[in-house]
Amino acid sequence: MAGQSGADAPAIQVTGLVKRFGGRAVVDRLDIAVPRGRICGFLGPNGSGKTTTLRMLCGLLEPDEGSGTCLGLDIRRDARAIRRRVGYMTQRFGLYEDLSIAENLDFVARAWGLRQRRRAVDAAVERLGLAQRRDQLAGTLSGGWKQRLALAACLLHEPELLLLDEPTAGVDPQARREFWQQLHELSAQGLTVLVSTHYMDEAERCHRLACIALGRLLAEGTVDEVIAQARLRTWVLRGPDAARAAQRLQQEAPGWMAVPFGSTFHLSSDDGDALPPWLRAPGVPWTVEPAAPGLEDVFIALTRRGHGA
Ligand SMILES: Nc1ncnc2c1ncn2[C@@H]1O[C@H](COP(=O)(O)OP(=O)(O)OP(=O)(O)O)[C@@H](O)[C@H]1O
Repeated sequence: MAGQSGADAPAIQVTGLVKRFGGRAVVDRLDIAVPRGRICGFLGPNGSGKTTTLRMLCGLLEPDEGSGTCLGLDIRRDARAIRRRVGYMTQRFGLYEDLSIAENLDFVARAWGLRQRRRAVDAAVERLGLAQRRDQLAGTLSGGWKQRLALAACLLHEPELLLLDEPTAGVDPQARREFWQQLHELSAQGLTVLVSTHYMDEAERCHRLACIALGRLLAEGTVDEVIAQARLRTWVLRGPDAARAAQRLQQEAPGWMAVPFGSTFHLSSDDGDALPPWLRAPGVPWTVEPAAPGLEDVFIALTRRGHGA
């Protein structure tokens, strides 16, 4: 692409990506661009095509249609070269529970055919703060340390791009926070990260987001841009009878979403509908006040729109 070669070129730039399974397009004309050195969050409900997309981007799955580049290499022609420059962390990463951290890393280094294995393992152990546990069996590590080991394994061959598929699923909040700190340090060192997640707090830590449903791109940009693009108007419903009011609203006006947040509900409508008058009638045992929509409100609304609800 003119003016976008070398270091200026996006780490990922693909257009019109399609993958069909059994005649059904699970990735459907998807465009994705991720600038170098940034962390891009990949959001979408279960089964929306995130894993399939990640696998096409790192050369493990051939797209049925579409074209583009990953690290400046053609995703169709150069799949093999791409695989060597990308670190891919699958949802169920394979660790050998009866091997120590260092032994697991050594095993991966062998699989990559790295020449200076010992040095690569030491560097990965150091980089991820695993030194004190290097001889601990992987099977005895907590979920957070296992994720860290998996990340270290992804980094052994010094990739320029990390594709992470729900790396923190089932990990406690403290370990997730540390994991994200680590990702930001890696991005500050120049690594590009595309990471799928279902956690909104993690999405908010990303430089950019791409939201998909049914394999199609629904929104992309910074968190603020994605929220603004959705043009969602949100109200907070609270009070002792809030649950009853939320239920009635959804029965009478299905265009409205009423999403529980603790003891309150966030109400929003896709169509910019006015609130039904009964919700704000004098004397009702609840209150309704305007609020700024959060990423979670927007994500739920986008997903509904994506599914044609
Ligand atoms: N090899 C395959 N053969 C047939 N169908 C598949 C295959 N791989 C994925 N699918 C289907 O494609 C759709 C998208 O799956 P994918 O795993 O890409 O979604 P996802 O967004 O990563 O979901 P999750 O958040 O649950 O991990 C799903 O309906 C899935 O069942």
